[in-house]
Amino acid sequence: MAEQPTNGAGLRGQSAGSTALCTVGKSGSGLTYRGYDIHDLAEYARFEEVAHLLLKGKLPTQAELDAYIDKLKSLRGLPEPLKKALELIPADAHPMDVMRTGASVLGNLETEQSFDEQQEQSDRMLAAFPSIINYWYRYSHDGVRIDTETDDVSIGGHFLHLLHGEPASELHARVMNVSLILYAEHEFNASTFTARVCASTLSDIHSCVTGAIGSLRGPLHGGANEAAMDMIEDWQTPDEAERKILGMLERKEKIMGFGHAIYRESDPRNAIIKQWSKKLSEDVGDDRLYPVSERVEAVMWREKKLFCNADFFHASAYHFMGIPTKLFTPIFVCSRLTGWCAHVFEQRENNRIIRPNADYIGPEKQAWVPIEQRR
Ligand SMILES: CC(=O)SCCNC(=O)CCNC(=O)[C@H](O)C(C)(C)COP(=O)(O)OP(=O)(O)OC[C@H]1O[C@@H](n2cnc3c(N)ncnc32)[C@H](O)[C@@H]1OP(=O)(O)O
Ligand SMILES: O=C([O-])CC(=O)C(=O)O
Repeated sequence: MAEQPTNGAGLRGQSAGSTALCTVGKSGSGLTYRGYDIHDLAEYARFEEVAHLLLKGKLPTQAELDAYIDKLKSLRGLPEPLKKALELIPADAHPMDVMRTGASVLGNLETEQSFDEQQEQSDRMLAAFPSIINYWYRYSHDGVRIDTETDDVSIGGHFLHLLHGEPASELHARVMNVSLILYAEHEFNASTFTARVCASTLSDIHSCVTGAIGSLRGPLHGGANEAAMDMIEDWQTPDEAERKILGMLERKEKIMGFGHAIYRESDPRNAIIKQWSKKLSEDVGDDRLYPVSERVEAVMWREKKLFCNADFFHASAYHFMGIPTKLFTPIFVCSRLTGWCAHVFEQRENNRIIRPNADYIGPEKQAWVPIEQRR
C-alpha cells in the first residue's frame, strides 16, 4: 500500500476494521473483489456475476447465474405506493435525493423484519433501483408512467431501456456492464463506511443503504462524475480546456474526477473506462469531448501529478450514451449497492458498534453564566 498521511485528518492511513471483500491499492494501484482482479472482472464478467460474487460470496456457476438473472428480472416491478411517492417528487429535484427517498420508501413498504432477509432485500434493491430512478425521471420529465418490468437480461441494458424507451444497443449494454462492475465495490470509502456505521447499530438494511446514498451524493465522492461533466461540457477544444484547467489550478480550485484518497499514482479503473469512452466517442463521431478529456488528463498529470479517478472518463462515456448528466451518480448507486450490502452483511457477521474517540479541542471547564449576565 502506498504511504498515507497519518495526521488523523479524514482517518487517512488508519485501519477502521477488516474486510474480505476488496483490496484497494495493495501494490500501489491494484483493485480486487474477493481476490479477483478488476481487469479480469471488467473483461470477462457480467455485472450480475460480480453482484453474486460480492453478495453470495462466490462466482456463480452458469446454472446459478441464469437463476440469479431470472430472479433479478422478476423483481423489477415497483409497488403502487412507491410509484405514487415518486410521482410527487418534482422534476427539478436532484436524482440522488430521489434515490434516497426511493430506497427509504421501499424500506417502509418492504421492511427488513430480520437479518435472515438480508440477501432477499439486497436482491430486491438491486433489481428495483434502476426502476425507481427511471420511473421518476420519465414521469417527471416526459409525463409517462413507464412499465419497469422489461425482459432485458442485464441490469445495465434494463437501465438504458427504461431511460430511452427502447432496448440498448449491444455496445451500450456492454459499456454499462463494465461501468457497473468498475463501480461495484471499493473497501472503506465514505459511503460504504456510512453503511457499516449504520449496520453496526443493528439497524435495518434500507437505513444503511439510504445513509450510504447520502454520502455518495457529494462531489468529493460519487457526485464527481456529474461535476466532471459540468466542468468539461462547454469546452470546445483541447486548447480551451487547457487554458481553463490552468486557470482553475491557479485559483486553487478542485478539479473533479482527479485524485484519490488511497491510490497514489493511478486508479486502475480509469484505463478501462477511458478505453470504452474512446470507443463510444468513435461510435457517435465525437471530435470534441474525448479530445478535451484527454487534454485535461495530460495537463493535470503534467502540472500536478494528479491522475483521473474512476469518475472522469465515466462522464464522457455516459454522455456518449445519451444519459443526462444528473443521472450519472444514481447509476453509481445502482452498482455500489452491491458493495454496500456485502459490507453490511460482513459488519453484521462480526459486529461491534462503531464508535471512535474524538480529540477535544474546545474550551476548558467554564463557569455557568446566568442568561441575563451574558454578552
Ligand atoms: C468514486 C470516487 O469517489 S473517487 C473520488 C471522486 N472525487 C473527486 O474526483 C473530487 C476531486 N478529488 C478530490 O477532492 C480529492 O482528490 C479526494 C477527495 C478524492 C481525495 O482527497 P484527499 O485524500 O484529501 O487528497 P490528497 O491527500 O491526495 O490531496 C493531496 C493534495 O492534492 C490536492 N488535490 C487532490 N485532489 C485534487 C483535485 N482533484 N484537484 C486539485 N487538487 C487536488 C489536495 O488539495 C491536496 O493539496 P494540499 O496538500 O495543498 O492540501
Ligand atoms: O475509495 C474511495 O475513497 C472512493 C470510492 O468509493 C471509489 O474510488 O470508488
